Amino acid sequence: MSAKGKPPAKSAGRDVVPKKPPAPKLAELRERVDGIDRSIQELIAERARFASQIGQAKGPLAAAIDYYRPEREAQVLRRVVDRNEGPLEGEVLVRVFREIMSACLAQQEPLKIGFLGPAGTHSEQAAYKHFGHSILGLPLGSIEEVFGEVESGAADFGVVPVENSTQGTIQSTLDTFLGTDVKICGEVELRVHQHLLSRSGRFEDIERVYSHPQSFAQCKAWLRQHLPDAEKIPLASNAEAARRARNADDAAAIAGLSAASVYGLKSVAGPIEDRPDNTTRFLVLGRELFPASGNDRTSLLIFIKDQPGALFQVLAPFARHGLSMNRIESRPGHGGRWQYAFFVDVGGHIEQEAMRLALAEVDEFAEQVRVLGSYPVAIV
Ligand SMILES: O=C(O)C(=O)C[C@]1(C(=O)O)C=C[C@@H](O)C=C1
Repeated sequence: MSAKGKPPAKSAGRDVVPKKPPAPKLAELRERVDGIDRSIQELIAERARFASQIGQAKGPLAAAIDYYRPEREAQVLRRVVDRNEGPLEGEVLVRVFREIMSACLAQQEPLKIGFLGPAGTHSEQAAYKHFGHSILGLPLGSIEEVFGEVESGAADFGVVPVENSTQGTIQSTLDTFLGTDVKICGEVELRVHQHLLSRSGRFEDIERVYSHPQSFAQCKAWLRQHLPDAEKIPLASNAEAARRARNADDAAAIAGLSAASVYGLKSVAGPIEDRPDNTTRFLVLGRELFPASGNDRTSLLIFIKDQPGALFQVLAPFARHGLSMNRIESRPGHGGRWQYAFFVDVGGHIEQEAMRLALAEVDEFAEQVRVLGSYPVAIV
């Protein structure tokens, strides 16, 4: 660079060093934080008192489930995301507000939430993500049992996995809808990280690996590369796999880190899922539908007539009414050979005029249409 392009030389001296404000002392900063904490605590208490009053305003209701309003919770959380200007991530703030609402609701009575147990499964994590920790968690033995406990009223709501971004649909969840009246009243998306867990934490000891078939599938390439000769033993859940792995030094489990802490295992390797964006979508099961939240999805079960163009005719109304279809999945129906049931997800709520008109047209061409649910789109 020529001398001309250089910034003018400054004489070294005390006056050219920028003046910094004196660093506030640790104690002063902590005093500020203490003051903020006091204010936050007062506000949380005030919020809880108002939430109680809202509960009373709903009239004399029988149980916690009668106070629960998923559409209102979705609106509150969306506003938290919209207002956020950092430095914390929207997802973090949603977690905090979710817990506050969970505690406010539990002032009446905690909700009873069934999920695929035992403790430490991703389903349990999804249940806490959606309902917060002020719930009574009911770990159950199978997806069918979660449906059953919701249907019988033993659980207020249930949480079941329905699809994974790497592995696709969990068929048993869809099939269970065919024989039940249970409704969908929410969805949860969970980033799923898989770890190889064992009692000793020594990779060289591992001869057997336990896991749920879905988790094996999510880690297929990793297993092929690192443990091609180990025996792979499928089980009903990852947490069950972790429970078994704690009894032998030559066994490992593929599960989430929460299972490691529940069952006292060490992480040998992880995350080991083949795709870094590995996400599972869960459905929240209940017994009734709730009003629109403003950003909703409707899940339908459509049985079509066995005639040319039938599928086209039942799907065209959604496009005609400007509704976008996010997903379609066909499963053999229970009505006989070659009868198919279509699981269709459409953007919008059944309270919306466009959805009402579209569904009336679908009804004309379909053998049967069931609204499985109309519920808020997952927040974060
Ligand atoms: O707004 C309500 O209906 C409430 O009961 C309050 C509140 C909340 O804490 O904001 C609590 C529980 C409901 O599920 C929804 C919201």
